[in-house]
Amino acid sequence: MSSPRRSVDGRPAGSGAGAGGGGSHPGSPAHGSHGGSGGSKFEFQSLLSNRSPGAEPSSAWLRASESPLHRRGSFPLAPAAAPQPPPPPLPEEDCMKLNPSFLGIALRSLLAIDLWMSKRLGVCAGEKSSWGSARPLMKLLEISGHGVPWLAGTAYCLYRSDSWAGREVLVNLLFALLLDLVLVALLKGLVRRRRPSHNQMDMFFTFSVDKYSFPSGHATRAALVSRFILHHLVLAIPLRVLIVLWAFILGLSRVMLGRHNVTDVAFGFFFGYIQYSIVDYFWLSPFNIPAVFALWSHK
Ligand SMILES: CC(C)=CCC/C(C)=C/COP(=O)(O)O
Repeated sequence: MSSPRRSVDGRPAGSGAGAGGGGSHPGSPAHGSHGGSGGSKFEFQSLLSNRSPGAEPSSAWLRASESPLHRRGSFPLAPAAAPQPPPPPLPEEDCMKLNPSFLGIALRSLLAIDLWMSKRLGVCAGEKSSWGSARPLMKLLEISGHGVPWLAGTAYCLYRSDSWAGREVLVNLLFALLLDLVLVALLKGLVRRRRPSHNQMDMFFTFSVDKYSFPSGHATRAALVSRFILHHLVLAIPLRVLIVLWAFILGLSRVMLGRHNVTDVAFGFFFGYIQYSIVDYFWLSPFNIPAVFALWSHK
């Protein structure tokens, strides 16, 4: 997905002297290329330039470290070599970089579980998948949470609305849907997480950022719209339950279709939920944006 990180000396970060690579430890020449320890870096380069052609850098270092120059006092026939002072201890934050942190391990494990679960749950990813016959139903669900029907439906209802209260709610729903489109596109463009490899990109009406999967736009919309409806429409309990179920099944269907990993959908739900709070905070009304509502005053 991303190009390998490189250490200061231009080699991949995981190899040899790079961060987290085997054998590197504070105070070693390899470690010296981090953290501005100029003396250590010089030592590393001189070791490389002294080694015989074809020799491994690590073996060069081992031999050099066992050389008389490094075993001070053990080789009396080398008086010209002045004793080297030990390299100064590295700052603690540099040492931390080389040790895989608990957070790093936890994140990598979460991602591994995420990929494994998403692959296993992607049972409708293709016609020949184990639940391939349910794919048309999943695609119907996909359309129920797509941006186009929601935007078009809201705009149409707004156009037909004949009450001020209704218009106020619909203007805000339209604002919420547009805000969601923009924020999701920004996040997708920023994170650039590829969709799962088993996904077939046969989705109806997409933007270019929709080749990325984090976060799921359907999940953000499902959470946003259902929270919006539950707050602003007076509905019987069974209908309220149905709306929550729709949002949940829509999210699940994204993973089953192979469109998303589980974390894309989980974060999508969270992000959609937060988006509603933003919309509620900036609630548009004839009092704070009279210009928008004046559009209907001629009716
Ligand atoms: C064209 C419009 C108005 C919206 C695009 C809707 C869309 C295709 C979102 C992608 O959703 P996922 O991120 O869940 O796949």
